[in-house]
Amino acid sequence: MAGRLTLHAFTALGWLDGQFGLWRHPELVPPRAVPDLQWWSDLARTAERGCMDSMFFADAMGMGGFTADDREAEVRGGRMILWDPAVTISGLAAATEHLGFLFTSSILQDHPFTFARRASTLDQLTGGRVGWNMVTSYSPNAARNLGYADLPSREERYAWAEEYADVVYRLWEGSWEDDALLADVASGVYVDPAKVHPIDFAGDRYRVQGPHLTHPTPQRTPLLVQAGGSPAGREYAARHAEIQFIAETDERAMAETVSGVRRLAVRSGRRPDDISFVVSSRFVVGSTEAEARRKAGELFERADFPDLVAHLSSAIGKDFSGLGPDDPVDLLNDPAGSGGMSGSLQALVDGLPKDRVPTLREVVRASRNRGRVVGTPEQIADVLQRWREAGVGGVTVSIELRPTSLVEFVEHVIPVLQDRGLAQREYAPGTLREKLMGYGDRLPDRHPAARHRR
Ligand SMILES: Cc1cc2nc3c(=O)[nH]c(=O)nc-3n(C[C@H](O)[C@H](O)[C@H](O)COP(=O)(O)O)c2cc1C
Repeated sequence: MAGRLTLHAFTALGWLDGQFGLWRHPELVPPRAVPDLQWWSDLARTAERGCMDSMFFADAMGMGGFTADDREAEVRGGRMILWDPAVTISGLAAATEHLGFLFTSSILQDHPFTFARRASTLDQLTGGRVGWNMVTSYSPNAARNLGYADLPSREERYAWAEEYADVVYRLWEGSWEDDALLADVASGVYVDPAKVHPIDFAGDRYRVQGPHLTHPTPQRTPLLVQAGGSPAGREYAARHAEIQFIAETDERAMAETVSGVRRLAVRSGRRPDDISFVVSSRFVVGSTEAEARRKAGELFERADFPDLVAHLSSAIGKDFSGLGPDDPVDLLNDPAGSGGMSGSLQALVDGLPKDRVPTLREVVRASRNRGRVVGTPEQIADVLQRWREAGVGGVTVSIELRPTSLVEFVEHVIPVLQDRGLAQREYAPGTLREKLMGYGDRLPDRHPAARHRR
């Protein structure tokens, strides 16, 4: 359906569940952070009931806190809890038929050989319904959990990510020919040895002989998802990503990012439409605008303010400890420290008043409101229509109150989007790649992974 938006239920197995004290909210249904397969299957079926495209699992391999305050708050509020999405997805796929599953896996966490095998297994078990969110990690604790002295610089991480992608592409795309698996009872040949190849990779960081241990899966390479916000991240996305998550929620900024990354993609031999841009967003729905605003206000009031401050400090790499809610914070003239997610800071500054110095409370509130659309289903549809016109291909639906936020979106907003042709009413056949990108089950020949094909 031309013109529709793709919809992605965004969550994590613990991390986003009731964070910042919202776990105390009466609408947050237990079993809070526990990956109870039945309960999560119901959540996945809710997304599928709304014909949503995927469930997207954020993940990290360590605590996010850059400051002692934040690390303490992460534990106290349970924000550090994270279970493994890849393992859980294999169960959720059995409970659903069409829904895609995007899972995050950092280049730091697995050897590319091990990761390629896990992703192939998931692609096979789900019938081609998985996508890989290719992240480079922002958490020094993750690096230290995995045996590194510290988190390498952003540039070094993206160089590492290039090599990592090169290895997994060779395994997925180049190791097995399509007709290698014979299972020929008469000749006794299960796999044709002439059609299975070692990759003999020797790079700066990895040496991998191959061959890949699994035969070609429906998509071979899982759908490639990326969310880099820095210049290096955008370049990486332009070369590799099929879905690019963006944090911009202002239409002009969105349109600039979309056209900028598309230009870079064309420079690396891809087509502008080879990347679909998905806005990181959350929704608070009310039957009237006043009701929606009241619910959004309540979400802020119920949150734990010191916890929000500690997290924001970490996310944008700037220490707010010692400041009170009414103290001024001049992010415009005195921007970031070093750590954190660079893209988030820019998007936050875009949402702040320019004519005066805001207070810490205003900055924190702006950070909570970023990407959050508040209103009636029709008002939300109006906003999404404008985003669509700005060149955006889809949105995430972050589940702030689990499962209420998702249920409300599915029951009240999606029908309005469907009436306007902005959401699908039924699933198209095929793999996740075919459903979302429309160019087949496999990566197109112009993608860098394809040069490893035989
Ligand atoms: C919607 C969205 C989801 C993200 N999910 C994750 C995640 O699960 N794990 C992670 O380490 N980083 C995640 N990130 C961070 C990005 O991968 C990236 O590091 C960040 O946007 C900053 O870009 P940069 O790495 O180019 O500086 C996410 C970003 C966005 C916008």
